[in-house]
Amino acid sequence: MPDVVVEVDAAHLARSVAEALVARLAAAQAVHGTASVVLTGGGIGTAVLEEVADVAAEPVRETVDWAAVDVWWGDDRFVPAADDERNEKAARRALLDVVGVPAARVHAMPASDGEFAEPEDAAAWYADELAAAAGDGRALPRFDVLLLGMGPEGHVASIFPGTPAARDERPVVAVRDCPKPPPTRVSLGFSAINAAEEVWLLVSGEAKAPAVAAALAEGTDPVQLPAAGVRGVRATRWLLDRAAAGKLPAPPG
Ligand SMILES: O=C1O[C@H](COP(=O)(O)O)[C@@H](O)[C@H](O)[C@H]1O
Repeated sequence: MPDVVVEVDAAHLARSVAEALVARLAAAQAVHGTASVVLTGGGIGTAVLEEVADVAAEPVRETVDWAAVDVWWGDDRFVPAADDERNEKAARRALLDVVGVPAARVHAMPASDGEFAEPEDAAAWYADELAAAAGDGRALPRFDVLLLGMGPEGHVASIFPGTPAARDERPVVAVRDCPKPPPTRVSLGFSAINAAEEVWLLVSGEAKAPAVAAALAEGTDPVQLPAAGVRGVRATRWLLDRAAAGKLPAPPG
């Protein structure tokens, strides 16, 4: 069963997720020596990273050793590296450059002006990077926390309803003709997302309330509403503001 947490508004949501993420990464480092996080783009996803930078600057907090955090992405837009549409660019500005994650631990998805002209080649390369980090013949490294935003139609990462990516079993997929611009992207597939220890879905705003309710209802087809198809190995957490939670059934009693 997923956990559902509701905060009063988007600002409180971003702050509470940031505090929880810092605590979770610190706990992972206490156990493994390193931690790993998979980032999302989007409004609330980027707001969370800004808050993490703020939390990380507070001297009394549990400390994360940012030199020992591996950073991956759930999806990125296949546009030039300097384009403001890049999820990587937003994450670097909001957090990674602020706390100083070493370049070798920042595993960005390829941009369109890099080594690969086609998103299919970029996706295959990212799958190889994941497998190389995992070692021992495994396809995926440990993901302690995988963050996802969700679109109003229920897309997660760049898996959109009814598209080939929603039926693709590979860990990393190329996305073309995406209904939300920019049209060309690279995304983790369900098999990689659902290998994460914990998946946290961050959702704010009234426009997303119907998709939140549908994703949490039993029997929703993940091909038609991809958010319904994600779950972490140890935990799935829906972290919502009140507006996004507005169409959930009232708790019993
Ligand atoms: O296109 C994307 O959209 C989703 C959701 O973004 P939001 O601004 O509606 O929160 C995001 O999670 C994903 O990473 C991004 O590429």
